[in-house]
Amino acid sequence: MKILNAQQIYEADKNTIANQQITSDELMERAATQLFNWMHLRLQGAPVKIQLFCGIGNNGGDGLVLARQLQKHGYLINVHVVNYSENRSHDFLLNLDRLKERKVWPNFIGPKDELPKIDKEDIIVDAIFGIGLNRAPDDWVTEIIKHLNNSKAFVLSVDIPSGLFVDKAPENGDSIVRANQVLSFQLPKLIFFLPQTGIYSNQWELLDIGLDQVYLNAVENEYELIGKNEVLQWYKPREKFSHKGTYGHSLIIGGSYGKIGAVLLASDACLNTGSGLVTAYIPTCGYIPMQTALPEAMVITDSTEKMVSKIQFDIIPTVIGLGIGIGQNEVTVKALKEFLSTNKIPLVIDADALNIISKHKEFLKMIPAKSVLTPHPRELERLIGSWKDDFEKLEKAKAFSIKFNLIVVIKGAHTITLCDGKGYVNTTGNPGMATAGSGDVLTGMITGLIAQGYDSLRATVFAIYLHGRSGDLAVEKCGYQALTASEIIDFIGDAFLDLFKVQEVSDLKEDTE
Ligand SMILES: NC(=O)C1=CN([C@@H]2O[C@H](COP(=O)(O)OP(=O)(O)OC[C@H]3O[C@@H](n4cnc5c(N)ncnc54)[C@H](O)[C@@H]3O)[C@@H](O)[C@H]2O)[C@@H](O)CC1
Ligand SMILES: [K+]
Repeated sequence: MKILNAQQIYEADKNTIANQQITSDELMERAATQLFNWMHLRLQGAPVKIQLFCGIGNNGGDGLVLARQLQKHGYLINVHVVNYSENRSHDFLLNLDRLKERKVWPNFIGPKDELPKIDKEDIIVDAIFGIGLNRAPDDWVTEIIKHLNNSKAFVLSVDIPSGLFVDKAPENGDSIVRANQVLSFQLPKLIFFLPQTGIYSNQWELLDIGLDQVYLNAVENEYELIGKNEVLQWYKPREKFSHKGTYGHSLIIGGSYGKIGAVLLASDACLNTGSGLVTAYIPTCGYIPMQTALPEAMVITDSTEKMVSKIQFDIIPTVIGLGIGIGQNEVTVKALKEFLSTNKIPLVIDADALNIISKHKEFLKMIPAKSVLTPHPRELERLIGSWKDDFEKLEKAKAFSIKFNLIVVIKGAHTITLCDGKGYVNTTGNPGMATAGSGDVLTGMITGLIAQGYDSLRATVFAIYLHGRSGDLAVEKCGYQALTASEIIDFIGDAFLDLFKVQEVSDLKEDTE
């Protein structure tokens, strides 16, 4: 699903109005009717007090239409207009009149006015600012937002939590509404998925408002949200007349004394993801544990007991997963340099191999095009330098990925894959997966998909999806705390099967409840 920037969302609006021959207030009515339906389905006419805080732009206009519809259905409402500008939008004014026609008189709040009383049982509708925010809210508006946040009432934000910009980082956390629920119009917003801004939307949901499909299909998006529909179309079925050679040979190079388990996890994950053959290249000390714990994998040992000292093998792998548990010993650095200077096989680079590369930036030019780098935040910082906010992080990582023609994975709650200037935002996974070895599993999975002939971008995005989904399925059985990397591997098969699971009627019902 496409994630658009603010300018593109306004374009989508314009195209919808032109092509469907409707007025902008009809589109607003349509949007607010979806808000109303969502609330009405859940509240069923309950006598709870709904306090609507509306700005003076179209986000506020949505709030006013919602207020009118709620009032029509007998809900108890208090409408407040946060009167932060004289430049009221046309559709705001139109709907203010419509509300007054129904004898609803909003309470206008200006800089010196007292803040309305909010009980914790009330429901707050936050329609102060939407995607039109272009500078930080004034201090007195910030005070209102703080008042909403301190109220302990349930906060439902219209489109986005007020105070967030759509395309840049906020300056002051105090001036942002903390939403329990965001109801956003049709298109997901990048801010829902970034750590600094995602925290303001506890839950978000999209409401279809029938935006012009021709425009949406044609528009070039910088970010894409990845769910089941996106990855399913890439799935390569197993052929009847195939053999293990058809599905590639993965080589996992890594390990050092005390860190053989990392290679074991990556190799196991690689096999479970469907790689035809998997060979592990490890220091001698890992030979027996590897062979014992994972009989399906083949093992090549380095000449050194406790670390990788020379990367030499006589097989021709399809792809190499490199760096897991490898350490940063001088001999290993030298081995890595020698290996990279001649290697032409695509790589998936993780962990200490990334740290070594950060210290020896000249290695970067030796990495084959479209190889995959999977840094966690600290490793990423070593590679690209520090950043002042999430948006700068994305820009820097993107520039880095373009410069070296590599795929860069920014790991996090919503892992983002960057390739050729575009970002792919993952939707699966859970906090239980922040556990030792989880990253090793991911590296093994990406390697396993490349081995089977997926191009490296699809392999990466697909593996990240499956990795998160495996974690989500595993957590249903063991809970967040007990989730281990091995458990994630155990559920890779279920994550594949889940791709083809048709949602049952009972599940669908749950979704709408
Ligand atoms: N794009 C869509 O799909 C639709 C959008 N609609 C609504 O329209 C919203 C966007 O409306 P607007 O563009 O009117 O903008 P907003 O309502 O988000 O903001 C209000 C206006 O205040 C001004 N402003 C910005 N920052 C300010 C600040 N710090 N202090 C004082 N004034 C400030 C700006 O001129 C801005 O246009 C969306 O978020 C959504 O809620 C819906 O009505 C219909 C469909
Ligand atoms: K809002």
